[in-house]
Amino acid sequence: MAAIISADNVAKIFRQRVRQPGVLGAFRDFVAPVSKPVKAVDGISFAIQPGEAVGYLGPNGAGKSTMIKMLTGILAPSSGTVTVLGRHPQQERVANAREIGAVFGQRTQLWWELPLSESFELHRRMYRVPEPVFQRNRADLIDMMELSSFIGRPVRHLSLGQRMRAEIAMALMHDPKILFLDEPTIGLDVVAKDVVRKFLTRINRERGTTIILTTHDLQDIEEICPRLIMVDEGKLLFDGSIADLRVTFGAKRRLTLEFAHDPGHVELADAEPLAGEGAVREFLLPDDNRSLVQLIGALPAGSDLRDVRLHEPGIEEIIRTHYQSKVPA
Ligand SMILES: Nc1ncnc2c1ncn2[C@@H]1O[C@H](COP(=O)(O)OP(=O)(O)OP(=O)(O)O)[C@@H](O)[C@H]1O
Repeated sequence: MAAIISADNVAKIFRQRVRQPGVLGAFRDFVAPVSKPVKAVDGISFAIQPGEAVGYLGPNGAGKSTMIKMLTGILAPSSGTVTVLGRHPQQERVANAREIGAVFGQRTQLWWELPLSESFELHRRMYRVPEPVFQRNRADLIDMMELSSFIGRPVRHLSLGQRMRAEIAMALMHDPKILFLDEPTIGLDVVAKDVVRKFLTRINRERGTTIILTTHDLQDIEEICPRLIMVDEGKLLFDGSIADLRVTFGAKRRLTLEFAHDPGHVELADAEPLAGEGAVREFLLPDDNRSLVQLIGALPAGSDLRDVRLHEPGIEEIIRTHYQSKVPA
C-alpha cells in the first residue's frame, strides 16, 4: 500500500537572532543583527500508511511542531521531501488543506466572537463541503462530542475542554483523510482528556481517518496510537510499536513471586533476580515475549507459590528511564 504521509530525509533550519550583551550590543543588534542557524528537524524519514494512528513525541524543542507545520503546508522543508496524499503540502497548500484536518491545541481555529454553530457554517463555506455531507457530519459530530448544550454559545464563553471538543469536531467537518493534532489534550482535565482520547480512537477505527498527533501526555499515545515516532534534537530516535519500544530501550518486565514460605534458592531461566530473600522474590525478565506459564512452569515441583504479579513498564516509565540515563550524573 502506498504511504499516505511520507518524510524523506527532511530538515528544517531556522535562523535565530543572537542578542549581543550591553548597550553597545543592543545598538549592534539594531544596526547589524547577528543570527545563527538552528536545525529544528535534522534528516528525518518515515512513512505512514492510510488508517494508522501515530504519536509523534519528544522533549521541548525536539522539532515536533515544526514537522507538523511542514506536513500541513505551513512551512516548507529546508531540504528533503514531505509528501501528503501524494502532494507537496506547501506547494499545493489549498488542495492539501481540503483533504486534511488540523488542530493546534494552543491556537484556536474557531471564530472567537461567533456562536459555535456559525464557526461550523463558515468552515462549510470555506471548504465547500456539500450540504448533505455537512449536515450528516454536523449531526454525528455534535452527538459524538456532546456539543449540543453549547452549540449556540460564543466560542469565547466555552471552557477549554468544550472548545477543544469543538475544534476537533470542526476539523472533521469536511471528511478529511488525515487529522493532524498538535497537543490536543494540553491543559485539559482528566475527564475532558478521556472524552478526546475516546473520540479520536473511534474516529480512527470507524472512519479510518489517519491520525498523527504530538503530545507530552504519554497516556494519549497509549490510548490512541499503536505506533510512535520519537524525536530528540531534531533527529529520529525511535519508530515502532510500544512493544518494540520496550525491547529497543531495554525496559524489562518485572515479575514478583510470592511463596507460602521462604523457598530457599530460586532460579528462573534467563531472569535476573532482584530481591533474593524471604517469601517474596522479584526478577527482571528477559527481553522476549516468553509467557508467564513458560516462566513459572520452570520452577521446581513442589514450590508453594501463592501469588504472581507481572509489572509491564508503561511508555512513560520507559521514556523517563531513557532520558534519565542520558543526563550526566
Ligand atoms: N519560527 C522559528 N524561528 C526560529 N526558531 C524556531 C522557529 N520555530 C521553532 N524554532 C526552534 O526550532 C526548535 C524546534 O522547535 P519546535 O517548536 O518544533 O519544537 P517542539 O518539539 O514542538 O517543542 P515543544 O514541545 O516545546 O512545543 C526549537 O529550538 C525552536 O526554538
